[in-house]
Amino acid sequence: MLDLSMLESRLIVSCQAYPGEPLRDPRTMARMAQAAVAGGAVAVRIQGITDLEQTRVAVEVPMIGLWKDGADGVFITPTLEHALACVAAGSDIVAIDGTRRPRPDGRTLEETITALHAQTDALVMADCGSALDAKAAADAGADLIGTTLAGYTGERTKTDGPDLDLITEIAALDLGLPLIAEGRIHTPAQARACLDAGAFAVVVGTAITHPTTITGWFAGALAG
Ligand SMILES: CC(=O)N[C@H](C=O)[C@@H](O)[C@H](O)[C@H](O)COP(=O)(O)O
Repeated sequence: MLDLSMLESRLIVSCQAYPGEPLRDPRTMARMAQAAVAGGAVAVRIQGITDLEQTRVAVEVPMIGLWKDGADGVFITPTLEHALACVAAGSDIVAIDGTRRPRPDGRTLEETITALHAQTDALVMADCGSALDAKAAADAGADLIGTTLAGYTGERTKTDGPDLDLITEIAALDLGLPLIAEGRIHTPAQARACLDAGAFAVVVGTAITHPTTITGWFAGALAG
């Protein structure tokens, strides 16, 4: 089982390309992960079974694996079967929807986490959208709490940058679990601010690994 202390106050990079995009290719994402590790990422977050398999042989750092299925509602590793497949593909940590919404396979979050712990050595990161989610996920047995879904479930306003208020709020709950800041962290200063607000580690995706969005930021600034 992974020793989480190696993640403390460090950077995790999410490498994801979306359906129809030019970089949507498992070998490309594995190379992206290698590039992130070369720059100092201590772990990577990878979406999709083939991407996980390709990245597993490309980097030695821990992988947070997820499988997105669908585009709304519960779509981040929505069922136990999706989660088991992520672990079989080499995930040290499996990221699953950690909200209080009903899950498509009818299992509760607690039932899902209990089954994962019983059947695998993987740790479970609960991708949450609010402090109530975080508390419920901790009660359900999650090993890590992520702010991944803040601004995407209707419980929180979608902030321009990271939802620092939520990070502060969850940290104050003192759940006894590592809190991973994730979502719209676009600058090194924002990453630092997440740690200062009480996060244990920080996941950055778009600002490092999504060139189309980054290009859009620059192009938009020039267009005035
Ligand atoms: C909401 C959702 O589906 N989040 C996904 C979760 O894996 C990814 O699309 C994000 O890129 C990731 O969370 C990192 O966040 P950001 O790209 O903002 O740094």
